[in-house]
Amino acid sequence: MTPPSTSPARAPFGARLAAAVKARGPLCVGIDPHPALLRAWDLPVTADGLARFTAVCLDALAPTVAVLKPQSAFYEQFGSAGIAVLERLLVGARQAGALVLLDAKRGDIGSTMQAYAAAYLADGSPLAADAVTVSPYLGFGSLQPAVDTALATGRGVFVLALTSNPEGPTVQHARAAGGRMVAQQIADEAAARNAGVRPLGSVGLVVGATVGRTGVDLSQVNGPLLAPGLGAQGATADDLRDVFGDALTAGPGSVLPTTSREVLGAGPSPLAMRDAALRQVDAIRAVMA
Ligand SMILES: O=c1ccn([C@@H]2O[C@H](COP(=O)(O)O)[C@@H](O)[C@H]2O)c(=O)[nH]1
Repeated sequence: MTPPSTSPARAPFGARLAAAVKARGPLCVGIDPHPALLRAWDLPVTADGLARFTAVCLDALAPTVAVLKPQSAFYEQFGSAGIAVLERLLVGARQAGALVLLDAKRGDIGSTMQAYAAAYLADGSPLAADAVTVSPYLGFGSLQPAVDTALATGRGVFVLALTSNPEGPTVQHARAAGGRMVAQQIADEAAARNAGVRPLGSVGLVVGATVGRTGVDLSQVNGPLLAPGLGAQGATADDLRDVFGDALTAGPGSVLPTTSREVLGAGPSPLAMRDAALRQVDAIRAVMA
């Protein structure tokens, strides 16, 4: 079998994200087809229901928002039929001009990471997205194959740093050898890979909108900071000020707030979903001004 190629067919992800946010606003909408949402939309909890849910999300959001973030788990739970729906989402979003960040949180030893990179970040792969979330729990260096493939193909990675869940600090606030917080080490590793890149590097971090003031210095990252936690997890646009400070005004794409249920819960009316997304964009723009 010929492995997917890694030719640099597009501009770097950081530049494409900055342009998308400038054109469409600073919001990523997560597509998380929870079974409860399928039921609320009067859809069956089957691969067919998943396909219909995804089609409505695409229709409502892909022409409007900068980035869509499908949560891989909700597609994987339907097996190959669910993965086929995810593949179609990737094609549909691209056609409508939205970037796709696949939330798969992959992380493994380097040799296996190479295969994940081929799956999610290489040209020609049916599951290739514009960027993918990755976990640094096996050491930041284990992610290098994903970073290399992303940079070679104009794609990006978002590395978990300060996650939005309440359990995150037990690991992420721990002090590593030398006294730096684990999350600070991750931020510094991302900064090293983004150094000097304009307008924005392609190695992003996940920093929850819920985390408050952690003392982690994000000022040198020079890559996009994905901020989950708005809406269902309790954070509001105002919370972004405490978490990100000056990074909020560092330029388009520097902070990318994301929300899923807050927008999806307005469905199944495409108009209502679009309005919910635009309300979020307005609220976020107000704190970034
Ligand atoms: O730290 C993290 C990293 C990822 N997520 C994911 O984002 C969405 C959040 O959904 P909401 O409905 O807006 O709560 C979900 O897919 C998570 O897996 C996160 O929440 N926190």
